[in-house]
Amino acid sequence: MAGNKLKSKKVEKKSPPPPDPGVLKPDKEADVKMKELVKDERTHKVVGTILLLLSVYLLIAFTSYLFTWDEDQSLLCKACPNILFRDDVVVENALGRLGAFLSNWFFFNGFGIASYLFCYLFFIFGINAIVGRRVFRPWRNIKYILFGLIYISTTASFLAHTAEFPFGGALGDAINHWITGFIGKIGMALLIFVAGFAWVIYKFNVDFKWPEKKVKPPKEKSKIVLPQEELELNPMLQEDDPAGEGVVEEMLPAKPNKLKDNGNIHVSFPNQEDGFEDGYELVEKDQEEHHISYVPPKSSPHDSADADEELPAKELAIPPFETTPASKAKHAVPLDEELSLEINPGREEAAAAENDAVHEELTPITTSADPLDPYEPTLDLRDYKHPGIDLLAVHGSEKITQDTSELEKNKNQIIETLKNYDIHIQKISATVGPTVTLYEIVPAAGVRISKIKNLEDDIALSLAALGIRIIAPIPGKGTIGIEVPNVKKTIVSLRNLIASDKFQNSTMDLPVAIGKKIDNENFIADLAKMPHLLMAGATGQGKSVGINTLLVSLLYKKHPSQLKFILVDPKKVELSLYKLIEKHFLAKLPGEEDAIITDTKKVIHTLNALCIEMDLRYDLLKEAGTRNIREYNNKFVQRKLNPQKGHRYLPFIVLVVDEFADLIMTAGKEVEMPIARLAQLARAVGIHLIIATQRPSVNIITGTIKANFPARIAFKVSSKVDSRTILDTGGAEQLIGQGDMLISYNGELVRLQCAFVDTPEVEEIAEFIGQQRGYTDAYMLPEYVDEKDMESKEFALSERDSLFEDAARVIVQSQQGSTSLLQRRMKLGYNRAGRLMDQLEAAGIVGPSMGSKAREVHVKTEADLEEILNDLL
Ligand SMILES: Nc1ncnc2c1ncn2[C@@H]1O[C@H](COP(=O)(O)OP(=O)(O)OP(=O)(O)O)[C@@H](O)[C@H]1O
Repeated sequence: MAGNKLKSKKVEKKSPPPPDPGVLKPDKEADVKMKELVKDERTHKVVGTILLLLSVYLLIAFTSYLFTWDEDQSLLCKACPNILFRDDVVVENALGRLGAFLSNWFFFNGFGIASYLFCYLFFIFGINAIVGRRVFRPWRNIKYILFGLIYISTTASFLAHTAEFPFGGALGDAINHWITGFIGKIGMALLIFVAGFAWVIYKFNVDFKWPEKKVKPPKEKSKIVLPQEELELNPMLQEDDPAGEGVVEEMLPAKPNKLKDNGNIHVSFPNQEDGFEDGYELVEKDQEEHHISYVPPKSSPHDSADADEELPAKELAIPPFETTPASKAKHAVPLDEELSLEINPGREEAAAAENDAVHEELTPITTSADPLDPYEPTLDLRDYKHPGIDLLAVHGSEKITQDTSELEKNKNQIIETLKNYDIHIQKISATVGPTVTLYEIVPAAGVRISKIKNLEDDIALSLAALGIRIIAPIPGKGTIGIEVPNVKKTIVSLRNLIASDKFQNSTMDLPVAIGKKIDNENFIADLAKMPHLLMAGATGQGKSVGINTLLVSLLYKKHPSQLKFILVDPKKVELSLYKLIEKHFLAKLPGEEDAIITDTKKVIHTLNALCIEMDLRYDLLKEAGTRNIREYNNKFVQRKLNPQKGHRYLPFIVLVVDEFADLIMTAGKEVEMPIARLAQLARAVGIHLIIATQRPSVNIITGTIKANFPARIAFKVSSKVDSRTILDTGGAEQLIGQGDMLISYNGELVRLQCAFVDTPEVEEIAEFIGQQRGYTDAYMLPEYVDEKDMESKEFALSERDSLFEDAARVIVQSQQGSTSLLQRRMKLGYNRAGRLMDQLEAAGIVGPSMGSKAREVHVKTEADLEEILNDLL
């Protein structure tokens, strides 16, 4: 009990005295209210308005003082300091006694005419407070105002020391008096001059250039990249950038520039890859001043993967390109000249080479009786002509237009927004692309990248722009990218991509011109290396155009003997245009009327037939001892493979499915399984898939499908979840539509503007190809018979095929129970070979089907077989 007492006493002692609500609460509330009041936006606006009023009041009072100072000053002296409260004193100042008093105080007792700077001071603070953000930079302006007060008042006092009017005010007079006494009048004059000059240098970073010998730039590069005017304007460019790379960051450090770290902007308008425009840049020396100067545009950069396609330097040394009016170019000139018109600035040589290349492909190789001559697959259609570039149109103006004021505005807003969150940046540069501008930021040391990433929404809000995307950091660059959509977008015409050297000189198996990167580099990839492509995007965002772009690129590059398409179009209208090229470029099931597949049942059959084609091709590759279609075709062309043994030249097959979701909904696994199988295995035998869908949900793009489609394209999708499904990351929901896309390829995510090709152009191209002599029919896929149908049939031995015995001998001799072997050796369709195999199984010659493996052969010798056959008779 005693212990308890003690305890309770202790507790009592320790516990704080009961709060006195009467005393504490009101204080806290007052504190909170005060804070709220200070933070309140309305308070800021009221304070801002008062400051603006004060600024205007002082301006009027000061100006009035200039005319009335004489009369008022004498009154002020007499009545001073009580003039403010003396009703009997009548002053001349337009703003009464207060105006006269303040003006006198500022001018006479203070700073003379420099007092006007106070009007400016109140004005900028007033505006900042009303607008709610730092329209004017307070500290920078305070610095200028302080300097101005001292400099202007001193200078005015020095220059007008005999005048009665207080030009320099008490401050100016005092400084002037002291310095003049110290260094004399001449010294004072020099000091004023030097100080003024120093300020001008500091503010405008005046460039003192001693006329110097022009260094002759390397001929080739300068001709392409530097406009002549700019060379004369700024010879430094030649020295800083002899390689013509147009990298501003490399040029600027040559001039020490203190302000450079203070939010400079470098804007480069990268070259339109094929030379339709020269790039230029805007270099800001200070946040308030900038100048625009031309910089050399990048000379057609190439993907590392395509480095081998880079033109030799000689070809680059060609005079600048002249842009030809698109309409003229389109109709007035035939193919060859036309190509030369559209190709990279001053690349006539390259163009000539390119046209030669085109000719090479077109010129039939003379038929030779010598069987040792390499086989030429294009000979079947030796007169086939590739579509000309004139069938493609130029859409809109090819010039990338970007308002410098828009760039400035965005830059300032980015800097401001980041600054509001205490993120300081060292440098900001902008690259203007066809759809978006990439602002690249180098943050100040110690700024965490995740912090910027987290501000994505705030920056988007402050820029009031849709489609903003933050890349933190830009891989391999160590900078942070902010992509902001351009107010004015540029359409990227497929024509320019097709005409580019990169495409024309490409040695890729299946080159596809997809679009332009943000730096205007053409994005041309090899579908054969992708090796399959998954495309998704909400309706109306550019999927169909994207598919047409891919198909048309391939049609421009390939001969009908080298490529076949299988087109699956559940929507029935998107791909119907390609019907015209059925006998040249399409593949279909035997006995089918329409080569464009619209019916789900037929899709299943076609996919399975394609799987059989794949298996057959693998058999051929195996027999030829080759690992892929390239090696196989090379061997075949060199006549090392015997056509009598079933060998043939294998064209690439590209399966295109427009609207995959629809197929999965109606056929589910029956479609998913063959697609997954093809995606896993078909690459080596030259079968590639392009699958598009509007609905990139997980039940459509399943794990199995996704795992086998490493290359993925996302147009704008409706949600982040969809973006994740297709790209494994967000971002596609922030695209701006109309062909704006993200491509995930080779482990990189790249934003592109998809090349645009319109339906009438596709129609013209299809007509151009369709009207030429083609094969007698479309490319025939192997026959496919539904296994379920096969199983239900019972073969009576009496109904044996007439080739039964021959088939049995082939199987026993080779000891391989393979249907495709029967097909090849006996030149049979899949159906008949399959039926024969079933009959052989029923006769006990081979075992049951083992999926993709060959059946077991039960009869080991020909003698045994003959015995069995005799028994069967
Ligand atoms: N690359 C592009 N450049 C410019 N505009 C484009 C581009 N791609 C698409 N567009 C514009 O967007 C419109 C819709 O494009 P498209 O028909 O390809 O959409 P979609 O995604 O296939 O729609 P849906 O799924 O309904 O068929 C086009 O008519 C065109 O005006």
